[in-house]
Amino acid sequence: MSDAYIALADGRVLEARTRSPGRTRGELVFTTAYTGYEESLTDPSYAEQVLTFSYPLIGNYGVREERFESDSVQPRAAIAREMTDDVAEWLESEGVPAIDHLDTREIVTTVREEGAMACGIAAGEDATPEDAIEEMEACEPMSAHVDIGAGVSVSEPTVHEGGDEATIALLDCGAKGSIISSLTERGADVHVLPYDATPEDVAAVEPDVLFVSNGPGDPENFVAAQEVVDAYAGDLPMAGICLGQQVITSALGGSTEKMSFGHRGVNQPVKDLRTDKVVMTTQNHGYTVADTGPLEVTQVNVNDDTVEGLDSEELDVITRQYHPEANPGPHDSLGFFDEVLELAESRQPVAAD
Ligand SMILES: NC(=O)CC[C@H](N)C(=O)O
Repeated sequence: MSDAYIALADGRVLEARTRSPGRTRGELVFTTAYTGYEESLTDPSYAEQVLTFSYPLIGNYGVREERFESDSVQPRAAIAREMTDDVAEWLESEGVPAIDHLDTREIVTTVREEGAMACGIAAGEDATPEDAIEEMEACEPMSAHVDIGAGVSVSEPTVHEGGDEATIALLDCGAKGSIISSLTERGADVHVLPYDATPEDVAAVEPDVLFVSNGPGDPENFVAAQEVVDAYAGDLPMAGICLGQQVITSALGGSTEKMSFGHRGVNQPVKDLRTDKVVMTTQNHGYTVADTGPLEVTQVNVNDDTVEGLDSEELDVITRQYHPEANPGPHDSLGFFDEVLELAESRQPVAAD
């Protein structure tokens, strides 16, 4: 029995089964990851999006908090061909609508051909197709969420102790927990700062490295983070992952652009141009670097040639578009965090300009 509806911006309304009731809207995206549903559903980079799993069965190994990347479910809703009770109950307890028993291939091929699009969901006993359409029509584009960082960042500085190998100031634009633990496991103290921290807040930490995290939405809306990068360019080594790469590039004079449907999955091939080696990577992004500014491209996506890694020896910057922390995903690129620790060596903290 259909008691749920999803309205797509192209005019279609699909019927489905309610797994967690409610009405919501967001940018419709898909991930091709066949594992790691707990990590994806708690990845803050999915804020304001509706996540479709292309893999047909979601939830077959339960739900365990140890695998969460943040302390709440982040997408506005979840869609699967078949979702287990464990996942459905978890999403319902978090108040996040979920639907299954629909043709997720149709959603994936639609998004692949027409691009990420607005959608509306109405699920539960009294839900109607009109409710879903109303939600979809009220859905704003990602770029309209100008303060999206506020909902996913810490509100006060927080310290994660790892040791005296390095002191890292991490601008939390919606950081995945395993990015922080990948740094503490290597002996770094990580000072997690709010997404709107000032250059003075960063100076107070006396960091060896400034790290800009992943995060949701349009990187051009992370104005404060760009100002911090601008203030320390050339004075403090910098690293970034995903939104972090985008924010650093824009702040240094480059630019970003929205992709059609982005990269979301755990088997994106990335080639290192210095070694000619290809590794498999985990990805979750809808924007990409368009103009690299002063940074040199070190890695590219084998499928579509988009920028995957940037570097500047002069400015002491290394960034990745993909997710080296690999939760979920292949561990091929964990070495990125060793490179971040190397950046910290022999650096002395400096004051803000
Ligand atoms: N995982 C991320 O940091 C995503 C970055 C950005 N929000 C994008 O979609 O491109």
